[in-house]
Amino acid sequence: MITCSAPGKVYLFGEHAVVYGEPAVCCAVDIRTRVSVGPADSVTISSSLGTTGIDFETHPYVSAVVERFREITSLEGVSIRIVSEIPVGSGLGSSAAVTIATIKALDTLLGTGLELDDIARMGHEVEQRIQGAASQTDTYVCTMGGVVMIPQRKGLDLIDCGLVIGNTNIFSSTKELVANVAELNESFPEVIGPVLSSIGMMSTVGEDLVNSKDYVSVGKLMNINQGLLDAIGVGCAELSSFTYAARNNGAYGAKITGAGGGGCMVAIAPRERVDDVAAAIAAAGGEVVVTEATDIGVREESR
Ligand SMILES: Nc1ncnc2c1ncn2[C@@H]1O[C@H](COP(=O)(O)OP(=O)(O)O)[C@@H](O)[C@H]1O
Ligand SMILES: C[C@@](O)(CCOP(=O)(O)O)CC(=O)O
Ligand SMILES: [Mg+2]
Repeated sequence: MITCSAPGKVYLFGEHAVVYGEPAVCCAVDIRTRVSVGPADSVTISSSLGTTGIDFETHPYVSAVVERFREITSLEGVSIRIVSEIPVGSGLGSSAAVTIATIKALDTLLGTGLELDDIARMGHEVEQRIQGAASQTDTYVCTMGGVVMIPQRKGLDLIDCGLVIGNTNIFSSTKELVANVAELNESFPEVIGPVLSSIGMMSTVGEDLVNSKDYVSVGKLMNINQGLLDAIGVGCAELSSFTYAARNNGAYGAKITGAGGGGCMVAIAPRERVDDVAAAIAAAGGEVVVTEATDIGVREESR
């Protein structure tokens, strides 16, 4: 049995706009998905979602990874077991983490010798196939770890303050939210185009602020980014309520992370205010995860 793991992520800036080629800044976080693989006669995929064979309804990402390996190896059967700390369909990159950890686990089992860049590329192809339109952000960050600016693939300084996540526990499908933004953009290109460019500008302006650890200014930009995410229709009442609760209780800034429409928001906060921010989000009805940035990307855990 070989076990590999990959981290989840939060966006400091730029989700959705990054699908249109705008820059984004994304940060790997210390909650992980673990995938164990071993030889078997047929394909079995087991997770909290159920136990299946190749099945594009229940396990689309993992099924697509297996099909991809069948193109480059003589893979017939394999047993795949997924255990994840990352809530599914929540904006924390569960799809990227399960995809990348599965690729690394199969690469290790089958001895295909993929480099990290190959793993990230294959992961992106899988996300594009399943999600429709997908940026390289989640799969790249979760492969490499750390804080990364996309599309430059430039590593920024690790975030050195508290990260508090508030989960609405409202399931949201990234594929659907990305399609909704595309529809809005088709209806009102003159209005939505500039909003997407402004979201991209957050990363351009924010890059130096992240590297100089000016989290007061990073937080202000995150708040502006949140307003623009609301403008493109990916907010919801719960996400707004949690972001205001965080900001009113000591956070530098707070916004949706990932696709939105439900899922999670993220606040950055001084470490001494993390408990206050967490309590405020919980009082507003959120499920809280306190975490940290991590520079540990995909890795083998045991064999
Ligand atoms: N632990 C897991 N086990 C199996 N499949 C998973 C797991 N986590 C995520 N997935 C897959 O990823 C999908 C959610 O991806 P997506 O809509 O992009 O949301 P997220 O924001 O969490 O990445 C799930 O429907 C499932 O297909
Ligand atoms: C909305 C988007 O920018 C991020 C989606 O992240 P998540 O799947 O919600 O964790 C889509 C993408 O970049 O592919
Ligand atoms: Mg996803």
